[in-house]
Amino acid sequence: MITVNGLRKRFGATSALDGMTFTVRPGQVTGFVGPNGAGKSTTMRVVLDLDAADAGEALVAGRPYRTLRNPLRHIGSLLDAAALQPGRTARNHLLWLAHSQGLGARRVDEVLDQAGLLSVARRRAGGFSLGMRQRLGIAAALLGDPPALMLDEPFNGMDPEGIIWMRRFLRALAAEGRAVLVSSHLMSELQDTADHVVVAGRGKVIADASVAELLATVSGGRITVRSSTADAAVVLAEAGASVTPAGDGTLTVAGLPAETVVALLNRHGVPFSELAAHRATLEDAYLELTRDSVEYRAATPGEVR
Ligand SMILES: Nc1ncnc2c1ncn2[C@@H]1O[C@H](COP(=O)(O)OP(=O)(O)OP(=O)(O)O)[C@@H](O)[C@H]1O
Repeated sequence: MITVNGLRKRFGATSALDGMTFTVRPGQVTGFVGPNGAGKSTTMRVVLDLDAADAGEALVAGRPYRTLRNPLRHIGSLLDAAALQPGRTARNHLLWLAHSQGLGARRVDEVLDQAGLLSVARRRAGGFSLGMRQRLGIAAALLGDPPALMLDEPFNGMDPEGIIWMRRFLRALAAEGRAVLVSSHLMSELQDTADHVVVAGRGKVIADASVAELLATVSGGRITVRSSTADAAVVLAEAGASVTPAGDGTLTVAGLPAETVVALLNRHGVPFSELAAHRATLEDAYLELTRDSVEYRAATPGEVR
């Protein structure tokens, strides 16, 4: 279990953390998302005692990281996949890390296998693609067989096949009972992967909920209607619904139950070819939650701000 409680951290005039508080529970993949500068990396660095917080505490298995005797056995982390000696082979990189923690070569070969790197184990890591470096970083994080894992943007630089592999791998690690924290810019990467999501904005948590809860909140009973005539929007709006054109002849309708929408359209003889409950994606949930927390946003042409 990883717990962060009331973390505050300033870098000069910048407030990087402003009361960051959440818990990463065993047996779950917890997604940690938020716009650039939300404080995700700083939080992870504080957990690993690489940065000191001005206030608050971060605990791994109930203890501050610096008090753990063999930290790799308690928490594995991947913060920067590029941080390795380019001249070392993948296996030697891991042997060096394992040695520093009193772990043997057998464990190194196990994690190389788990991360799908056995065939390139004797190649220099400097020649690895970013995706392969991510795998090597994961292998390193697993060396001590830790009950908690913390991975900063592990999907970065991965090709579609790598992303599928990573999703399955993270799910399997959680299924083994580990607490897995995974940061990402892209909520969509976490769909079908995370059980729980912590959304950060401006140094604090703005949502902390199960994926099912988040999706239910955002779906909010909306209905998608596809109709070839403009009458559908008129009829439904007159009945008190809020109607938003979603392009391609579809309307997003809120404020009326699906049965009423069907009855109204039938009564007015308005043809429709599709009517479905609107299924929000994690990306929708994320955009709605972070609308006010984005530090830098490009203006959309024609948008009035
Ligand atoms: N060493 C540092 N010196 C000065 N400012 C920093 C430092 N590290 C982080 N910051 C600032 O703290 C804020 C939080 O940064 P952080 O990297 O934790 O955010 P993040 O959510 O990980 O963002 P990203 O998704 O871009 O990686 C940002 O405004 C950043 O510029």
